[in-house]
Amino acid sequence: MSIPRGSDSDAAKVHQAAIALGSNIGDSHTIVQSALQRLDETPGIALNACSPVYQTVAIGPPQPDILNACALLSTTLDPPTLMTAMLAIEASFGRIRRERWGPRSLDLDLLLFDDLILKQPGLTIPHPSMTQRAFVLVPLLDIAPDWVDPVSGQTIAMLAHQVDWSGVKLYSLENE
Ligand SMILES: Nc1ncnc2c1ncn2[C@@H]1O[C@H](COP(=O)(O)OP(=O)(O)OP(=O)(O)O)[C@@H](O)[C@H]1O
Ligand SMILES: Nc1nc2c(c(=O)[nH]1)N=C(CO)CN2
Repeated sequence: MSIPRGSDSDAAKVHQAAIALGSNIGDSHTIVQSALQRLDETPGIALNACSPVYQTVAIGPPQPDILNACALLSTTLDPPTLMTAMLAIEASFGRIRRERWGPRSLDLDLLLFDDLILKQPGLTIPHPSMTQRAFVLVPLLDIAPDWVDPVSGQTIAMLAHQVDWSGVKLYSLENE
């Protein structure tokens, strides 16, 4: 938890955000857990909930399965500042972008931020592909079934039951 408490008069507004994590290069399970810890240690961000980790068939060029999870944050940061903090954490885990949707050491997507709809260079909220992606909606369903997507007006539970779950299974460390 890294949100400082102040008096009511100087309290910054606390927002709720949902994020997605993905990794399929390196020790992906450790990378996902470490990234969550790094987010929680970031000033202005507190980690409130994490989904289980799922092993998912990669959508995109042929590559190993991806470990995906979602998390809920409280934050006093504004959306661009939160996104910048997330990109810095991605970079610190060695993220290199070579091909679209290619293998990644760590991908962090900002899915939802309160009930905000935002489209600006470098940042679209809600994440534009969120509602079609079982690898996002299945873990998000575990921690935020009642959150309403402000674009479609549908809850995560409703959206999750409209996508194909076949490429998504719970990850077990015992499979390693
Ligand atoms: N809501 C968002 N979450 C994450 N990145 C976003 C978002 N909106 C815009 N972006 C921008 O998109 C870029 C992310 O590109 P990246 O290569 O990670 O795409 P991707 O996550 O692999 O693919 P996709 O965007 O389809 O999930 C970042 O530079 C970021 O500025
Ligand atoms: N299974 C899976 N497929 C993907 C993922 C992802 O996180 N998991 N991310 C993508 C774009 O970043 C494209 N395809």
